[in-house]
Amino acid sequence: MKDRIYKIVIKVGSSSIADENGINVGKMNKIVEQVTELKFKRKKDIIIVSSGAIAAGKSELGYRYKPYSVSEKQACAAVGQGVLISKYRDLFAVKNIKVAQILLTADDFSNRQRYLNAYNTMNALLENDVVPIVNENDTVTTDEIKLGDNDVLSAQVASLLEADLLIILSDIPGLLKNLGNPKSLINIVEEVTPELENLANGKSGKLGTGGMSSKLKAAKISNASGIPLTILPSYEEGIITKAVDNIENTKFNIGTTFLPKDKKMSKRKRWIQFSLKPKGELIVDNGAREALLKGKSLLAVGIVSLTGNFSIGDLVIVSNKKGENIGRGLVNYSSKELKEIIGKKTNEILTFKDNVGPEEVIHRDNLVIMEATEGFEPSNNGFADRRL
Ligand SMILES: Nc1ncnc2c1ncn2[C@@H]1O[C@H](COP(=O)(O)OP(=O)(O)O)[C@@H](O)[C@H]1O
Ligand SMILES: N[C@@H](CCC(=O)OP(=O)(O)O)C(=O)O
Repeated sequence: MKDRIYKIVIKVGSSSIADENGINVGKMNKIVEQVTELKFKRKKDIIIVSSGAIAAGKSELGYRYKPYSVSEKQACAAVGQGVLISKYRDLFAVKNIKVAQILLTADDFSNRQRYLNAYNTMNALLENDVVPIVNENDTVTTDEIKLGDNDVLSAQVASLLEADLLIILSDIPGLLKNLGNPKSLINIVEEVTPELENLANGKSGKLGTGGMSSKLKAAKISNASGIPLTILPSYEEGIITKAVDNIENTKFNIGTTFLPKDKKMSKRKRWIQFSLKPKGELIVDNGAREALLKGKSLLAVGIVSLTGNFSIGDLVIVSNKKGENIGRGLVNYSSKELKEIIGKKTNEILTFKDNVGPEEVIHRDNLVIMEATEGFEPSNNGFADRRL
């Protein structure tokens, strides 16, 4: 972990800035005050990932219940996002801070060019002393391109920008062993284990979306990216500034801090692992599995079968016959081409398509092996819904 913290991503959950009546300016102002202090007194770069569009739109449109259908949610988000950003703008303007609205979809992370564009734009905003305020572009997202939750989005943004700290503000003291007992708070987590995942009961609060389980998914991403993640109770006065001071002094006594791995994954491998949606699955034999674990590329000879419909450059999952997930990577062949060469030796493939086929089906630089990092989801033999 870095000694000094320069760049902080702060994720604000719906419950931290809104209530039944929409945006709660008092709650939002508490956050604005602390961000101002971090920026001016402690000289930090701050990026906010803020939820609250649906909660704001819901009250504007007079919904008495949590919107249910996708189109209801999208309508609320379309109305509410404007309200949300204008409230932030007004409160930050009083502090002489400019804000920018950034709306992202999963596509912006999976398309390498757009991913790098988002990186450049956000850096340019930081250089201009602007606070970017990011949210998912709910109005246009369908299941296909949905990131799903702002906890995961905040970890993606922190990873993209190589932040030094990710803070998730919520309506709980942190990760609790027993949800009803604030004294059961866990202060430090070194690794997100299945036992820990069992503590997340799957429910979210009245306004929230992802609950604790999506915060644990975010922890896996930030963990692999070498970034500490701290969950804090937004309702406590001055909690963000206090926590940042403490973390800089390696004190982890406020909220729950997930410590990062010493050895972080490379940016490209993080992009492969966390930003792309698998389009297929390759089943490999034991010899191939051994080779992959030793850091070699995947060759056609070790592939037993495949599923899915993918093109060159798409992400596929690599599993063994038992359905165990070995890793994931970018393929050099389409599924149609690959069907013709699986099980074949390299010299047989080189005659394929007039010698144009590359030797590797997945080059090791484009391959992330499960054993090399932790916190991967186990294979469930259905690649389509297996994504972080
Ligand atoms: N083990 C746990 N410890 C703390 N909170 C938990 C746990 N399991 C589930 N939760 C739920 O997670 C909720 C916070 O997530 P969420 O509702 O998505 O809020 P936010 O809008 O802040 O993201 C809490 O209100 C709580 O009900
Ligand atoms: N994009 C949605 C928020 C989705 C979300 O993750 O909400 P939350 O669990 O409150 O952080 C919105 O602005 O309402």
